[in-house]
Amino acid sequence: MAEAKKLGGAGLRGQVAGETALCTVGKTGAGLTYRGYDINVLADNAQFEEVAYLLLRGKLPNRQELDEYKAKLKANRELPEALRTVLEQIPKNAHPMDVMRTGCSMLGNLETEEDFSQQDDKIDRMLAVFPAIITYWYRFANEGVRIDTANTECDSIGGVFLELLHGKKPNELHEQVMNVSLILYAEHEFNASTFTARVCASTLSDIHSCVTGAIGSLRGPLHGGANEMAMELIQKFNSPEEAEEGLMGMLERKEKIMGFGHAIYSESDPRNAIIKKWAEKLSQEVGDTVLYPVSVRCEEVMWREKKLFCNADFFHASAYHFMGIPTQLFTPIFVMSRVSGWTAHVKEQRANNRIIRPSADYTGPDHAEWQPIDERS
Ligand SMILES: CC(=O)SCCNC(=O)CCNC(=O)[C@H](O)C(C)(C)COP(=O)(O)OP(=O)(O)OC[C@H]1O[C@@H](n2cnc3c(N)ncnc32)[C@H](O)[C@@H]1OP(=O)(O)O
Ligand SMILES: O=C([O-])CC(=O)C(=O)O
Repeated sequence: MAEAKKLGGAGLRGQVAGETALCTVGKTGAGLTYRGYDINVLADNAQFEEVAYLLLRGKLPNRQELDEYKAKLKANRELPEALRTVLEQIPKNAHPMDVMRTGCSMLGNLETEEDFSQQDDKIDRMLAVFPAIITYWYRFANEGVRIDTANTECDSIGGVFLELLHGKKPNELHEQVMNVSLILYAEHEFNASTFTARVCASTLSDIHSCVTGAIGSLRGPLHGGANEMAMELIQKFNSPEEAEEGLMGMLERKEKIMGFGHAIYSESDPRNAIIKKWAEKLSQEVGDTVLYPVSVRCEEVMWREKKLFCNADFFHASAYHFMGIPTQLFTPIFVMSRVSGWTAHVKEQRANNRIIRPSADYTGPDHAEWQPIDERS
């Protein structure tokens, strides 16, 4: 069994910043659980909506509860007209994560959380409408079409996303991979974006502010943005041999390789084996002979040279690509999923709140002498 990583140093690493009953990460160096359920069990058996319910309501739904929950999400998928108008103003070359941030923030203006008794309804609305926000903007900006986000053949959040994006119902394999992907990304303890949401919640702010802030934190390449960067990397190589040579050069130049390493896990990210298996299936489906073998070689080289392993993001890149998803939409999919974890943490923070306000070690001058403006150099 892998040992838990020894944590310390900058970035608050290893410091306990609060309590949670939602998730354990890397307890044995590699494991991941949501409310006690192993990620492998959830990825093999659950629907994403079931996992969201588990995180947000504290227990797995029975059949009737799940049916009702999915019906509620379906009924919440229509975009308000004012939000559609805003999305239509956002330029085609905007980053889709900025679209998500604006979309979430605008929703907060139109459907403001007036008090915390409304939190579950506001959260379910965001879960339901995020795939609609990103695909509405994307299709309008790129194709000039105004899509109907309320009526789809699919009833799963992952399937709806693909259906709205491509204008047709996805095949079973694609809907299943999206389902697994959303489960894998749903929750991860006190990662940077979730911590952002909790800090915001601790001021007793509204739910849309918490999620808007979290989207901003997730956007960065050291966090959710890594899946896009991983795609850019693997697309540069035409063969595993080229990938090996390219990576060796990058390592020599001490460049960061996105999609590798983790702040908490020491030997592996348990989400990687799961998404890697699905990426391989998809590569067979599309007859790929380059991207998947290139990705596998990158994994081998990074482990051999640096003992760095793929995190959740690396094989997500090829998996999403094989399903025809444009690279810039990769991180918004992460948002569509992680909104469940973020908001479960907001609820947890609100239920037992004290404002999060750490201290800093001061490194500036002891005393500074005031100089009138005209005497300054
Ligand atoms: C879903 C997610 O958000 S998962 C994370 C996604 N992010 C990425 O994939 C970005 C690439 N990875 C990284 O930048 C880092 O591994 C992080 C941000 C994930 C974790 O950062 P840290 O906790 O600081 O990493 P850690 O302490 O394990 O780093 C140890 C050493 O390995 C190096 N290292 C870590 N990851 C990488 C990498 N991907 N490529 C090259 N070197 C790396 C670090 O630079 C550090 O070297 P140093 O001691 O000489 O400075
Ligand atoms: O936990 C982290 O630091 C980053 C991560 O993997 C996630 O948020 O899924």
